[in-house]
Amino acid sequence: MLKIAVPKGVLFDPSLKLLKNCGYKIPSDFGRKLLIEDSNQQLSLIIVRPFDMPLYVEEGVVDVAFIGKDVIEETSMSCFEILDLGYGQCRLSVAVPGFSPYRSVEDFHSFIKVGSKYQNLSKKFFIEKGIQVRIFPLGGSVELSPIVGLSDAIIDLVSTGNTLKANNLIEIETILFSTSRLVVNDAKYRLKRKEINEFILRVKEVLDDIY
Ligand SMILES: Nc1ncnc2c1ncn2[C@@H]1O[C@H](COP(=O)(O)OP(=O)(O)OP(=O)(O)O)[C@@H](O)[C@H]1O
Ligand SMILES: O=P(O)(O)OC[C@H]1O[C@H](OP(=O)(O)OP(=O)(O)O)[C@H](O)[C@@H]1O
Repeated sequence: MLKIAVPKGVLFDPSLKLLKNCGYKIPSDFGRKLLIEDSNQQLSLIIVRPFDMPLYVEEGVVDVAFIGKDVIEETSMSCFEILDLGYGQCRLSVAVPGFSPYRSVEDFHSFIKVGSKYQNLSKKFFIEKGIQVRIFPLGGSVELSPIVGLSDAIIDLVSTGNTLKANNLIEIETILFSTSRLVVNDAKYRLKRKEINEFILRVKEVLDDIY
């Protein structure tokens, strides 16, 4: 049986839909269960928070997983990245309040305060720019931090831009574009190559029909 991890949150529904389109019979109502099997017992599926996904993949709890490129990059996750699944489109951007004097990252003076859930990518970005920053690690509602004076700027995901707009924030630079990816545990790929390749092929066929 192939073991697969699906992320909770916005990537959950499109990931499940993809599996159903591949022909797997996933129960439509599994309540609060976090470990599910398809009715033909081909797949064992676990539901994981996005930032916990690298742990489950790297420790070999699952063979394959669906995960955003942003999480792969932020965590420097060790895996084979096999397919770009196309959905979950968003970008990791720097944004400042409308009232801020800054209109580009080059305007930032040293010791700027930045709120972000993406501490590693944020640090890397500012080191490369030669700008000294203090990063405040936040777990969510990142857009709040500059408007209440906790930070000068944020680095967070943007998709429609509605959250930035609703909080009077302006996007000034994009660091990374992200979509959902199919990743494979390196060791499991060697052990279960045939089964994993068959799965990849099924996913690829569905994607080819969509795109
Ligand atoms: N607004 C969005 N539009 C499209 N994709 C998004 C959006 N926000 C996040 N994503 C993608 O979905 C993934 C999961 O995001 P989501 O917001 O559901 O979880 P989270 O809030 O990061 O997780 P947690 O609940 O553990 O804090 C992200 O890593 C990113 O790849
Ligand atoms: O550009 P938009 O379409 O408005 O989407 C962007 C928002 O989506 C994500 O938040 P999420 O809903 O995951 O909430 P969070 O604050 O808990 O991260 C992200 O962190 C932004 O806040």
